[in-house]
Amino acid sequence: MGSETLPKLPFLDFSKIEEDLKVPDTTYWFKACNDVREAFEEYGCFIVECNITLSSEFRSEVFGSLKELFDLPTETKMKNRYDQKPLNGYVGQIPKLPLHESLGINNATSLEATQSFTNIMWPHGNGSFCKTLNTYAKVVAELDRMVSRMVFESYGLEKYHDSYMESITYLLRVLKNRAPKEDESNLGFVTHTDKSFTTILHQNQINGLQIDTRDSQKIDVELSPSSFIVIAGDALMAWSNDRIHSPSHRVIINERAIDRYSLGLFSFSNGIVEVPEELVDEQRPLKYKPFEHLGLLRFFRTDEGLKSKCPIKAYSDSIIVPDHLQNHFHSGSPLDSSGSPPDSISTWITFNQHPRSPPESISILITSRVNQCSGSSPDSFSTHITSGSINIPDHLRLNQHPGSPPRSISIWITFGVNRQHPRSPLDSIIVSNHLRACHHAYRASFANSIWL
Ligand SMILES: O=C(O)CCC(=O)C(=O)O
Ligand SMILES: [Fe+2]
Repeated sequence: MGSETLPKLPFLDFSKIEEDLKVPDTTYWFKACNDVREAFEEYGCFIVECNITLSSEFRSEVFGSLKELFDLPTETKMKNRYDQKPLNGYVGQIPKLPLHESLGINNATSLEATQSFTNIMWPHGNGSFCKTLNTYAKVVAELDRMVSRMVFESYGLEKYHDSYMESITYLLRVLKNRAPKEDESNLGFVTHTDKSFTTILHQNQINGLQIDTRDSQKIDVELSPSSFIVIAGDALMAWSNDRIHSPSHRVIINERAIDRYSLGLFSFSNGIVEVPEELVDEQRPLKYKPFEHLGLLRFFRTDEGLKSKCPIKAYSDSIIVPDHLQNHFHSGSPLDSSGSPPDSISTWITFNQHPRSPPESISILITSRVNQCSGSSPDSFSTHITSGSINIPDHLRLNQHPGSPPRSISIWITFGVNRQHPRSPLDSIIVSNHLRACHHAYRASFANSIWL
């Protein structure tokens, strides 16, 4: 019987690059850009060795801090929550996943944010934990900045990299998989794809991560103490218009004596993710409508999101723009009698109030693919987004009218048309209820009313 050899994950060595980071125009840099792109397109990940200073003393401090954190009482760890950002806080005590626990430090590259996480865990303070984790996040974020720059450059899209970086916030998730007991299952973390742009993982000496190849073979990841694995998330796959693969992965713990600790630095955009026009052509038509990155997390928590095989596709496909609005843009703006396009467009949005949590306010975000218009620059992007928050009047809120409660609310919204780009297609109107991020899917589907 011929035994087929398993494919190996790409291994990239960036140690020669670091000194050149500020002037990344060496031959070595170009080769590395190409290697990163090839690895992301073929495997959706790669192992990287680099010079970033994770001395063995610093690694011991990091993993010592993690042990200290996970040794806290469960009630304390459960205080780790970010109500407006689903999937960012404590995960654990799941009967089907008894080995797993994790916590998240949102915006971990900021000292203040790491400090406020630390203060929740240790009300009397824990300066060394805060400093160690914040330093770790900043160091690894530098690696992420370099990787994302390589991706943008390899597609010839470096002009968009600065604005991309401005939109990024890092979530540092710290994970523990305790060693399984004799009779326990060894599943550490279920199969999933990441919802981030990129994820950079590091671990103590215990392996366990398994990555699926495009043809569903499983590769066991072995990391040396100084290496990381960089994984492409769903948002990067969407941004690349499906060139880059976002691989499924899971954690299986075979080590029965030592607990496994790992850290994942996840990059998330604070705004809208959209495919650059340069990555769309006749052979590869647009596969994803622009979407709100945070909205993807909220969608993922809905029944529809949980059931769907590819949540990112389902989420992007569910963004519907009403035809009568679309026409204003696609076929060229209708001109008024003076020959200039209209300054504003209005429409009704109708939504149902969730019976248990009627919203106090909703926010509305209107996006238009300005990057697809000739002459537009990435900087002009934000000027084409109209957003606003609307308070729901008390007398219309569901629980204010126990007698005959209005179940749905309609709002007449008016938004401006940018005169410089009157023909840019309108992509989406995203209606969301940021205060109650966990309840429902919030895309505005104008064919039906939506639930908030
Ligand atoms: O612990 C690991 O190595 C992987 C964790 C992971 O995949 C995740 O948190 O998304
Ligand atoms: Fe993951």
